[in-house]
Amino acid sequence: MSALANRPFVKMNGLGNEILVVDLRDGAPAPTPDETRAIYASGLTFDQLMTLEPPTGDEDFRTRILNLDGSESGACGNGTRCIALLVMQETGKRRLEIGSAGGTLIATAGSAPDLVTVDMGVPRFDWQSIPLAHEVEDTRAVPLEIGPLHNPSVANVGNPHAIFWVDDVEEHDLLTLGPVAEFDALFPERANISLAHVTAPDAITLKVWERGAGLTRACGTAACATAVSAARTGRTGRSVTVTLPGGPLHVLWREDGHILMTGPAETEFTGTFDPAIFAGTAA
Ligand SMILES: N[C@@H](CCC[C@H](N)C(=O)O)C(=O)O
Repeated sequence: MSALANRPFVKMNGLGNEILVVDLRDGAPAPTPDETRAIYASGLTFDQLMTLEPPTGDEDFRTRILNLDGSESGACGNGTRCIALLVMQETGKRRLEIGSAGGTLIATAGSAPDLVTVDMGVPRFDWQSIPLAHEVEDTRAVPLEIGPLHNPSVANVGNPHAIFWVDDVEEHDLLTLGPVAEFDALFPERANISLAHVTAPDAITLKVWERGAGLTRACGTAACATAVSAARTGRTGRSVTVTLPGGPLHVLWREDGHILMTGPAETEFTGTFDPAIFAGTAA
């Protein structure tokens, strides 16, 4: 029987980005790709499933990020705020160090009870780190055309992002263009695809097609990748409000290179996994 059978979960969201949290700090095994897809197929839907796992060093705990298609990511901004808020509420701590595949993330309680700031680390822009399939001259505008979209900026903020600059995020059909770009041969590990409209030197409107999850109400890492790419290309300053379908996130790209993302997180409901979900899955 799956170790997840009868295990409690917490359903949360960060600006409508749906996060299912599973506490595995007792050392229980993480969901397999098959189990992750089975949970989603059961009707308990989410964009990402995030685990709480035992720390390996000085960190408070570790996390693993699983997209709804079972693939794993190195970073999830909205989900990190969710799990941080959950553990802050449990422990009373106002600062947490969270180990992840993309590095250690520092989460700090914000000025309102639902607000969390996460230090998302330092972005990478070299083509090998995105990663891209081959060298390009300038990662601020790479030679790629997807229908009417062209020359995206690319960045890695723990996961790969391509940002297409547009005049109106509603003008293009991201549902059709997103998966074509996600699977383009330029991106050997696929990519999260954004449409970004810079509306002021400190404001961006953003719509995101997420790798492994599709269209979401918000993507924290896309907001970070877009903000740093906008600043890097002279479109904005280093402090911006990024407005997604689910609401606004504040992103500050500090002079020392670190990205600070601030936004809300909320708990929706709790439950336990029905063992029937896992019948026939490879545990
Ligand atoms: N929703 C997330 C990003 C989740 C991971 C992404 N889909 C990937 O595969 O890299 C966020 O808020 O950052």
